[in-house]
Formats: sequence, structure tokens, C-alpha cells
Amino acid sequence: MRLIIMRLNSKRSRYLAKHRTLAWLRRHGMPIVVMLLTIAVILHQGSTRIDLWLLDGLSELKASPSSDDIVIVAIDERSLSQLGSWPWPRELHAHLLDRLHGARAVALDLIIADPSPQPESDLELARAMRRHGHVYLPIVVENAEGKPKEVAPLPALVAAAKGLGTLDFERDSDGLIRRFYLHSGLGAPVWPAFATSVLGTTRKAVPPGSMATLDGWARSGERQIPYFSGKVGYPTLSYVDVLGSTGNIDAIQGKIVYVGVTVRGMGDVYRTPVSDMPGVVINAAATQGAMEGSLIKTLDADWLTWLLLCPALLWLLVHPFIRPTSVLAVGCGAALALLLCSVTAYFAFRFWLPLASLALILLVSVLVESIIDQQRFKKLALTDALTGVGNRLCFNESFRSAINMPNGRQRPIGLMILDIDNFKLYNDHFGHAAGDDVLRRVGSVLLAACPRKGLAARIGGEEFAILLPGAGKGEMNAVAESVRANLEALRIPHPANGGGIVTCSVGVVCRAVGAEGNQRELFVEADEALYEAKKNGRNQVRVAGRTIVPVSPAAA
Ligand SMILES: Nc1nc2c(ncn2[C@@H]2O[C@H](COP(=O)(O)OP(=O)(O)OP(=O)(O)O)[C@@H](O)[C@H]2O)c(=O)[nH]1
Repeated sequence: MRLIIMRLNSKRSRYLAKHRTLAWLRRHGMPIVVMLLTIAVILHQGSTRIDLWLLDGLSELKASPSSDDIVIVAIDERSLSQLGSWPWPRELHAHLLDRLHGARAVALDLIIADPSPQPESDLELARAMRRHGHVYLPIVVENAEGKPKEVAPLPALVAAAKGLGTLDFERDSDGLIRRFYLHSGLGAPVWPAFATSVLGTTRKAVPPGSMATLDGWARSGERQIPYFSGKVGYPTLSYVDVLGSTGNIDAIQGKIVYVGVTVRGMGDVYRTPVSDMPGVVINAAATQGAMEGSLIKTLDADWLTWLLLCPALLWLLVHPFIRPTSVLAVGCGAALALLLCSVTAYFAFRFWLPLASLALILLVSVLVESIIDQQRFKKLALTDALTGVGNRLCFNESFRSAINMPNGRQRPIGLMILDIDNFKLYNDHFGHAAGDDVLRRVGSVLLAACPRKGLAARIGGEEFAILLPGAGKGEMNAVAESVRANLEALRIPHPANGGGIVTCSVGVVCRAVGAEGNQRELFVEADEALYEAKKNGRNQVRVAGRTIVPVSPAAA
């Protein structure tokens, strides 16, 4: 006896543990999914496609036209066809610089790191740079066997340059260039960006070699480039035209002049949210942003982690206190608030907060949660809370849809109605709570015996039914008899019933019905059969019109 109680206790605690786990998962499952997805977004450095998509949309809204203060001198197809293939003798660049004397600054967007075969031409270029006085050169970072390596211009050019700056743009996950760094360098971010160095507002460039060279490329001051609107772009002169000009060139007077390659085949054209752009134009856009104060600031990695983690954590903490019916509204409100934060920070403070993916995760999670809840509520509305079988509403709906065949077609329907014998006496003897236990066990017997295509339901106080669409008479009768026999086999003590145990009587009807099939008729037939079973001594199955199972020996 003790062993049985222990087994029952362990079964019960397993059942409770399972249900506690399910309830916990229902309460916290979706917020945990939100948290896990947020961590994935953090690992993605907050630049998922949805964030980039929002960023591009905002940039487009905020974009201003290209500045007239910047002019591009393009090494274009025409210049190449007239001046010969690349690289050109460096005296040509020296001559070009002499034509650009009216320019406020010249950004020579070319990497001149190797000495030319004629050393005199390098010196000629250095002299031209000195004559001009406002020529800026780029430093690039190269990957040398897995380690970053600074590639600076020739020392004679470095000495002649007004300033140096790094070309340090970052490709986003979609391969587009949107951001650059105000400072970067090997070991420490000591160099200004090339795009901002030409404004002369950043600190003076340090000659290469004078800084500590630690492993690793260091960066600071990440900024998003606000690309200009429209397709016009910066005023552009062909390199060969500038070289061939005599006298002052009006277009460059007092302007910042970028000299760079615009020919696609020379590997200096990149994808941007606006269009494919030569590197020189991307630099010019970054310079314009710095000039107009419209560069968009971003958060560094630590702040970004907190920015994304905090709302997800808050949702995890607050979620259990939100009523299930309000989760959808609160979640949608929170997602909208996150988006508004992003938009406001962008327009009011020129700050990019990548919160769009988190907003989307939240939105999808509350939608999924509300769909799951709806399904659960629907299931609860159709389930009998005491026994776990279908309730009367579920039975009526299944009955109606099983009977209503299209085009007057007919199909067999099996229906059995079960009533516990002398149940009132059981309640009177053992109490209502014990009666409830019996009802629960009858429910389990029905669920075990009911085929998958059928429905087991509690249709009244101690009245149950099994509906079996498409069942033949043999199958239906077998199901009915197995329910009766299985309940009898449980041998639940019931001193006031025949045989001293709980038994049931069952009425069965099985026949073909069509569109005109009458639910009530079928039900009355089964009920009459049940009544016959009761009248005939209980604990038996009675088929409408005839008895198929003799009175059980237990009831005899
Ligand atoms: N414990 C419990 N009893 C219920 C529930 N619903 C109905 N009953 C009881 O079921 C009993 C049904 O009694 P009767 O309709 O007189 O039928 P019976 O005693 O089973 O007699 P026969 O059907 O003729 O064998 C009543 O005492 C109801 O109170 C319920 O949810 N829980």
C-alpha cells in the first residue's frame, strides 16, 4: 500500500513539475527568446539589415545637396586615353598641383608609397606640394600576413605635405560603405581621417615611425557619412583638362579639391547606399559632413551592448506583470517607442541608435505570443476543465461539422453516450471530491479508447460521449465495449453499485447520415439505447435497436 502511495506521489510530483515548467515557459519563454535574439543582434554589432535599412531611410530624409565647396579633379577615362596608362610620371601630378594654386586645399587621393624609377620626379612632386602649401596625402592600412601595416607616402612627400590622414572606411554586413573613423592608426588612433585632415581642423599629422607600433589597428570616433541627396554630385573636372588649362581655373578658386581615380576598372569604386561611388567621392562626402557638422555619431561597442541589452532585460522583468490580454498592446507600444528613440536621436542629436532590429524582435515576439495565447484560450474554451476531454460546446461543433456533408453525400457516423451507474449513490457515499476523481478517471478511459479521428467529450454532469465520424458499426461497438470493460477493470470501489465497483452503461448508434442528417435524431437514438442499457441492468453496451453485449459478469 505504501509503495502504491509513493508511486502515486512521484507520478503526481512529475505531473506537477511538468505543468510548472510549462506555465513558467508560457510566462517567460518569449521574453527569453527576445533576449537571445538581442544577444545575436549585439554580436552583429547592432548593424543588422533592418537597422541598416532604417539608417539609409533616415539618411535619405536628412540628406542635403552636394556642397559647392568641394571640386573633384577626376582621373577618368578621357585622361587615361590621352595621358597613357596608369601609373603616370609623377611630374604630371606636380604640374597639376601648379594649376590648382587657387584651391583652399588639395586632397591628393593617391597612394604614392614606392619611389618612382626616376627619383627626380618624386622630388619634383614634393617641390610642387611645397609651392602649393595646402596639399594633403593619405595613409592606408594594408594586411601584411594577417597583421595591419601602415602604408605612408614617400618621406619627401610626407615632409612636403600640409597634413596626412588615414583612409579608414568600414564595410557593413551588406558590403556597403557608410562609416569611417575620425582617428585611427597602428597601435593608437593618432592619425586624423584623410577626409577631415583636409579641413585643417584636426591635429597636425605625426610623421610615420614616430609612434609606438603595437600590433593591431586602433580606431576612435566612428561616424556615419550623410551622403548627399540627388544624383548631381560634386562639380567634376577632368584631370587632363586641368593639366592643359592656362591661367586661373575659376571652378577651383577657394575650394577644397579632391584629386582621385573615378574609373571603375582601377579598383577604387565602392558600393554605398546611394550608388556605386569612387573612393574620392566617398571622401568628399565625409569632408562635406565634417564641414557642415552633419556627420552622424555612433555608440562604441560597450554602450551599444547596454543600449540593446537594457530594453530586452526590462522586457524580461516586466513581462510577467503584464496581463496576457495586454501583452500585444504593450509590446507594440514598446517597439514603437524604440523606433521613435532611433528617429529622434538621429534628427535631434545626429546620433545613430540601432534599435530597429530590437523593435522588430519585440513586435514579432508579442505577435507570436498573442497567437499562441489565442490558440490556448480557444483550446481551453473547448476543453472540460475537470476531465481534460472535450466539453459540450466542442462536442456540438464537432457533431455539426461531422454531419454536414457537402452535396448531400452520406457517410457513417458512430456515436456512443456513456453514463456512470448509480453515481449519485457514489457521491452520497464518498463525497463530491471523490466523485470528481471518478469523473477524471472515466475521462482518461475515454481518451485512451477513442481513436485519433474521434472525439471524446463530457456532455453533462456524469454523461460522456464518443463521436466517431466514418466509423463502421463493428469499430464503434468495439470502442464502446472497450470503454465499458476498461472502466470495469479499474475496479473502483462502489459498494452501492452492482458488483461493488464503478461501472457505466453505454448507448450506441451507428449509421450513415447526409446533409439532411439530423443531429438531434442521432442523439435521441443513442440516448434511448442508453436508457435501455440502464433499464436492462446497467454495466452494458446497448446498440440502438438491439443489445450487442450481454450484461457483464461483474454486474450479475
Ligand atoms: N462529483 C460530481 N458529481 C457530479 C458532477 N456532475 C453531476 N454530478 C452528480 O451526478 C449524479 C447523477 O445522478 P443521477 O442523474 O441521479 O444518476 P445516477 O445516480 O448515476 O443513476 P443512474 O444514471 O440511473 O445510474 C448527481 O448526484 C450529480 O450531483 C460533477 O461534476 N462532480
